[in-house]
Amino acid sequence: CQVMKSEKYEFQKYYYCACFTTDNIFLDEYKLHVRFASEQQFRQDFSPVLQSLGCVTEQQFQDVLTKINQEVDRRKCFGRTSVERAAAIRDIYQPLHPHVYHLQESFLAPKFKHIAEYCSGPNASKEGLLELLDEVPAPKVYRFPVFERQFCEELLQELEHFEQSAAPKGRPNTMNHYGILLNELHFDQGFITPFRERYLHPITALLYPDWGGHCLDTQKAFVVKYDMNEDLDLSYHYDNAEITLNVSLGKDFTEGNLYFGDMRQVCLIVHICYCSFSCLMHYCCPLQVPLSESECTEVQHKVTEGLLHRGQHMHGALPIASGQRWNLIIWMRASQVRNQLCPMCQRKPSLLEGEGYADGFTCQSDSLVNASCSLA
Ligand SMILES: O=C(O)CCC(=O)C(=O)O
Ligand SMILES: [Fe+2]
Repeated sequence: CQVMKSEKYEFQKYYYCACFTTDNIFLDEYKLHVRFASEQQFRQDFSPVLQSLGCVTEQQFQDVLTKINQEVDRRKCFGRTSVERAAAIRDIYQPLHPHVYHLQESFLAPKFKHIAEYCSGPNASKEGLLELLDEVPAPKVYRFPVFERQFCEELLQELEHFEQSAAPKGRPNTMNHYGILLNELHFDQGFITPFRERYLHPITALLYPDWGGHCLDTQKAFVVKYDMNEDLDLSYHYDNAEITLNVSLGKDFTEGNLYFGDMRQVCLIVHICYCSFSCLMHYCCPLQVPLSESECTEVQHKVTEGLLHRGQHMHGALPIASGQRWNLIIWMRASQVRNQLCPMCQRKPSLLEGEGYADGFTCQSDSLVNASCSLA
């Protein structure tokens, strides 16, 4: 192949799945994820469950529709507004600690470097790796030290400085109102991408070969923040990721552990379309069937440590009881896996062009064009 890896990334295009504007819309007040393709479909699928959660009057239902419309509009403009925010941040924001944007070995816990080195070595095996990791009560969830404490403190100082600045902020998702999208703050190129490629990929390749851990190629990285006067917890959910790394960065807080349930299961509800007398087409609508939170396993999470888990492993964060809790979340994506089945809608993805890594889908015909360009 004539193309160097770093050059290839420059012209690799990444995509969203069209379900980004219809699926997994989180209704805060009912703690419910919904799908909204049309009002008719939405009423049919979600009226009963919304009623059981206390949405009983037509006015309450209309308020829900207004919130959904706002969220859909936000998502439709997300690509453009995200690029605008990233450009404004580059123009107006002066970092407090410019060095934290460039990954250095000194940021990393010695044990983490040892684990990554072991996994990159010629004799690495899953069994050997498991002996180096802490045991966690939930299946296929792994814990290990990641950063040095001083780095966590400096990163948080940088993020607080950014939070207090006039620069625009993109929030990671509708469930967390105070997080920060790290790609907009230009953390990907110098930090998160090399961190994934050099350190995380050798580990995930051994631990999750069946879940794309051996072919991760992009990520979405962000921080989430919990405070007594802001968000306290995070509802039960799955991630838009093949594999997720969640690192506790601080500060001082009590409670706020993670909990894990089952792998996500999808129940296909069959509907019949009545658009005309002759149509009667069947179509399926996937709804998630979560294990109840009480059946979940709580997992302790200490500052500087990371938890690695499958994106489709359902989880949430318990409320903090005091202090402030910040976590670095890296949703790692494997285009080879998600191109087959979108992890959010569980359908063959319907591609929408995006900016940067978008949601990590790729298009096969692009690869053919790239290959012929590189040979020309
Ligand atoms: O707060 C946490 O530790 C969990 C965050 C999380 O699961 C997410 O953002 O996807
Ligand atoms: Fe998550």
